[in-house]
Amino acid sequence: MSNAYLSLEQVSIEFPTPNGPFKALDNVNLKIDKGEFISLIGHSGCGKSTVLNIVAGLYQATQGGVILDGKEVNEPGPERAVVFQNHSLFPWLTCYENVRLAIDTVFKKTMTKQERHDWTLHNLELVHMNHAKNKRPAEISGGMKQRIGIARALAMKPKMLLMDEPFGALDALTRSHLQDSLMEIQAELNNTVIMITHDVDEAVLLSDRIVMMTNGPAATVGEILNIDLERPRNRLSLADDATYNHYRAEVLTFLHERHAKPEAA
Ligand SMILES: Nc1ncnc2c1ncn2[C@@H]1O[C@H](COP(=O)(O)OP(=O)(O)OP(=O)(O)O)[C@@H](O)[C@H]1O
Repeated sequence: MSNAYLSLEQVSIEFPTPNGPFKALDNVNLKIDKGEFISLIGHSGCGKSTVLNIVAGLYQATQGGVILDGKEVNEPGPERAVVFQNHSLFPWLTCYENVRLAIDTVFKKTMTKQERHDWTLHNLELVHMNHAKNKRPAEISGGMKQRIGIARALAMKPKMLLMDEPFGALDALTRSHLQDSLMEIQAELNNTVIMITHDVDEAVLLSDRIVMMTNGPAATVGEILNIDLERPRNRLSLADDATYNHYRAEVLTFLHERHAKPEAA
């Protein structure tokens, strides 16, 4: 057995459809070390969310499986926190209550009430959202909602943070602020992360490795690119950095030449 922290082993999945089974993923193999930040990139519909849903335990692989920290993943669990593109906060709860609810669910037996309160405030602080703790989701911006979603996920102290295009719905400026915050948080907490993105710059800026997927059906891991750039990373200085631009070009070439969508080729 492998000793990677997270291991996807020969994962394939078929979905039943009216026209017969549809094989979305075929023989996906991926090993991730503790503390690694991995981006999944690939054309729309190739199967990125399906990979994430299998790791989250929301989908069961038809063949193969997922092992996290020595245990097989068969169902969802708080040790794998998911952040979606469309923030899934409870609209009737305040920001504080949204984070607190997750903490109460996970740590009811192991933390006192005071500790859970302090931990809620700590996580709101981490994403710079203490000022809005008493506001409800409808009263804050999309970027702020995403910050609360991230705080809620981190507050559960998950083994894996799974992010499905977490900044996809945000404007470019808000997006870059959140990317910088995520890098700061990452430097402090060293989470193990899988993030789906369509944004090549985001993938290169944030990742230790970029996993590039082939087109579906029967998609799989095409190539994996190691991003050997020192941290902390600064977007402005990297804009002129030859290595950064080389990585960027590698991903673009994979997506638009080696694995161009048939209709775009
Ligand atoms: N529950 C399901 N039932 C049937 N087919 C599905 C199901 N979930 C996903 N698929 C199919 O599997 C393929 C992969 O879908 P998936 O959502 O994982 O792609 P993706 O790479 O995340 O796409 P996007 O970038 O557009 O979000 C698609 O062809 C999709 O139609």
